[in-house]
Amino acid sequence: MTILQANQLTVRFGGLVAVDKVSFAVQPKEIIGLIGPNGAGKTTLFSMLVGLHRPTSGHVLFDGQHVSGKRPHVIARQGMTKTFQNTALFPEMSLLDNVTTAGLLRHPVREARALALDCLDRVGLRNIADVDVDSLTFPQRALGEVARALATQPRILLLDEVMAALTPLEMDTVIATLRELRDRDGLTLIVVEHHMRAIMRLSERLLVLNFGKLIADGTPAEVSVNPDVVAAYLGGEHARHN
Ligand SMILES: Nc1ncnc2c1ncn2[C@@H]1O[C@H](COP(=O)(O)OP(=O)(O)OP(=O)(O)O)[C@@H](O)[C@H]1O
Repeated sequence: MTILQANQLTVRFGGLVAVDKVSFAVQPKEIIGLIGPNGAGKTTLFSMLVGLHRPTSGHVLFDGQHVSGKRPHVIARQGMTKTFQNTALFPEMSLLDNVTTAGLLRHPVREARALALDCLDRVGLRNIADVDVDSLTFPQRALGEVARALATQPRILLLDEVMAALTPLEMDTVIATLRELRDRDGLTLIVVEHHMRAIMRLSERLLVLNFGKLIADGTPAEVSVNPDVVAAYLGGEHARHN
């Protein structure tokens, strides 16, 4: 059964169509990469899925229910959460306190704390639960961000560039953890990431946006030879060099 369905989603900011009639369906336990050049509409699409933006037109079905127009905490309680583009953990709080705050979405403090410890365990950070976020390494912050999102107990997790600051080796650790969350816990993942190596390793399917439009939907092997995708990325390179 389809867990998430986007139908003809469109977002306009004044005269700019940031997301343009985008439709796709997601099956449970898929790992999907959402890619596209800068400004293609990836973050706007994510924000719309989790209720931070209302679509100008089109709609989103989560578990067969309409969620477009619902508030983010309502959609999060239904089971879909997004991380934020720049690691946004509270720096002067411990990792455990950060993750506990997300657990408060569904639970009182004591249960939220126990849940937070479990989420930290699932990403391999339980042994540093009491460390302040200030003192964490970049990969620990990335996994802390994942743990905080897990504390809302999602069935679909949208990850917005959590690996941005990582080396290839560090990315491999995060990728292994994300795969485990899918394999062991049945989580469905949609991932925005600029590092092609990471996205190709992690994703089983890629959605490609360009100027707000969905220009490809297929396996990484299919998408990497799709002429529209190649042209979109070469166009981006061209723009950057000129
Ligand atoms: N709140 C807003 N108001 C007006 N325009 C916006 C707003 N948010 C995004 N945009 C514009 O919408 C387009 C899509 O932006 P978006 O951030 O979704 O792209 P992106 O693919 O996530 O880009 P990047 O890879 O650089 O993060 C861009 O042209 C951007 O300038």
